[in-house]
Amino acid sequence: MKLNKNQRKAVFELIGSALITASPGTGKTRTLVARAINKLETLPKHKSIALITYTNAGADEIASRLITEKPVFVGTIHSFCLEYILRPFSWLNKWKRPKVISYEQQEEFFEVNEDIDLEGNFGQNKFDELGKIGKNLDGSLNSEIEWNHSIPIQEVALRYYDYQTSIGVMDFNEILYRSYYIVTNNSFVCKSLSSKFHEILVDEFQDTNLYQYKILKSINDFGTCTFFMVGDSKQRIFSFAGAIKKSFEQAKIDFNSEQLELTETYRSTDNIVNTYSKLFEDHPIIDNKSDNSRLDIDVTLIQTKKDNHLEYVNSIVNQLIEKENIELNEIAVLSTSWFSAYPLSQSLRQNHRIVGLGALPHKYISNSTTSLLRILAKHYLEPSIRKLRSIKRNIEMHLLENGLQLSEKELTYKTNTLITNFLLLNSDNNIVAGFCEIKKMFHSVFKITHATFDEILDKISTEEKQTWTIGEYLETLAGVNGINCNTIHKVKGLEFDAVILNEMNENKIPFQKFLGKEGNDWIYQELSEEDIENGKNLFYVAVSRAKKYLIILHNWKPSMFINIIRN
Ligand SMILES: Nc1ncnc2c1ncn2[C@@H]1O[C@H](COP(=O)(O)OP(=O)(O)OP(=O)(O)O)[C@@H](O)[C@H]1O
Repeated sequence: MKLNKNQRKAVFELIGSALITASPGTGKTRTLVARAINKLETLPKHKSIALITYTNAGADEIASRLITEKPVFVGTIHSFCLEYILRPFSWLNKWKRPKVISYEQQEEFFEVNEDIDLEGNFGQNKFDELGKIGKNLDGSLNSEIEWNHSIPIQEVALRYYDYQTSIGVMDFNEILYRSYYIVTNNSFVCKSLSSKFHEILVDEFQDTNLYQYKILKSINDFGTCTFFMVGDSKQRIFSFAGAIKKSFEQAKIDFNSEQLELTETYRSTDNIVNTYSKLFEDHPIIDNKSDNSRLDIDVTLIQTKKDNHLEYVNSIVNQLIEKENIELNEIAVLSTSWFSAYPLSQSLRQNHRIVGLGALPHKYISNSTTSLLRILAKHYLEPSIRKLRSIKRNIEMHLLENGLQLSEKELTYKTNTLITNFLLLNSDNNIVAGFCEIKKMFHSVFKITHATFDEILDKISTEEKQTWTIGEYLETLAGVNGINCNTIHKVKGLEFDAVILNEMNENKIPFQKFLGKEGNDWIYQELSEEDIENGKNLFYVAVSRAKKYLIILHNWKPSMFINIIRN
């Protein structure tokens, strides 16, 4: 793997804990993977390393780059906590074996609580909204979260926790809270983790939340394990999910870590780099080493009208494909929220293959079953040894979430059976027939019924896309060969030849809560400095995904950030 001077220094020369801070496209993830490979090559006996990513997709991407027989954990902080803290140590508090709330159980929560009309209030975003329910360090419910609904978060949270207790499951917040509780009350747990891991590497460190931070710090305080944390504080976009401010400043002291800045970027044209640099007065000067740097393509700012907006985006997409020869999977159309992204994805999918939000007949089913299905789909379309590790990791997560326990031998057997059967699917089969086959396959391997498949089948048979073949469905699910129409949050860490930013309007970025109408005036909540900072970070992430073409659209008054980059 090619590395520049500072990347090499980060990989080979920093001995203790390290913080790698850098702007977009400077190779943070590449450096993290190189460091992991290097650590694995020189791994002391009986030690392991852990690579903590922000999303399951990030974990799959990294796991597929690490081909090794050595002991390594790659996954989100939630999987890490389940595997190394909750599963082995829940007994300390007489807690039952951890079981994660499933999609079906969350759906059921909405059904049994229909009196507070969660669906009506939250629309398709309801699962994200539930994810905002968190706890303070003392275990009390956190009601300070940005919550744009008429029902108080406290009320929904209490019902949600009661519901979880009644069926003996926990959500992602509770996984972190309970893990925090265990590590802070039992120093021997921290000692055992610290001696197990030679190094813990953390990607996207800017979005670390308080519990995650405290868990890692507790491990750090009790042993010799080192930490390698990479991120960019300007790309902190999950503050609504508890990402803490100043995590880098704090970690420098708490983890006694050396800080190194990567200054060479490899992604975008000079025009794009200059555009995102303008957003921050204190933006570091970066040395653009990208092959695209000298491409003379202007960043485009366009105002469309509400009634021709969808048509306009379609015409830009057609132009990029037909005139500029950009491949479908090198195009991203990004919005600030699901509400903006969804109508656009429905419009674009009339003419093109779309991946990402809203592309599938079932719009929003996200759990370990669909994650496993997604990685199997990727392997089906492009089988490779590199994906086997990810598939195994997903199966482990799947078993963990479903409260099943298997020996290593059984796990290997089940992994092989599932993969072999999956590769035999006939891609020309109709989607419903294909799905029934997959459902049967999962049942025979795991011996449990997956309600997710019934849910998906139900959605498929009522939606217009029932004419798809299973092959087309798997391509869309795997996110290949399609335009990525998504929210900005979902494409964190990715890059595309062409990026179209949709509805970069005042009120949308930074987001301003709508309070109501007074006469002809629409009244919005005033913006705090924090709202502006969050919006700016989101805009920065969006703009910096583009390699060659950047088209920024607004169909109302422009966002304040458009005015900044225009000047
Ligand atoms: N030393 C290098 N030589 C050539 N290309 C590089 C080098 N380092 C990184 N790249 C390329 O630069 C691009 C960005 O790398 P990567 O995704 O690791 O950056 P990042 O800093 O994690 O980005 P972001 O902040 O957006 O998450 C990738 O296409 C990667 O292959």
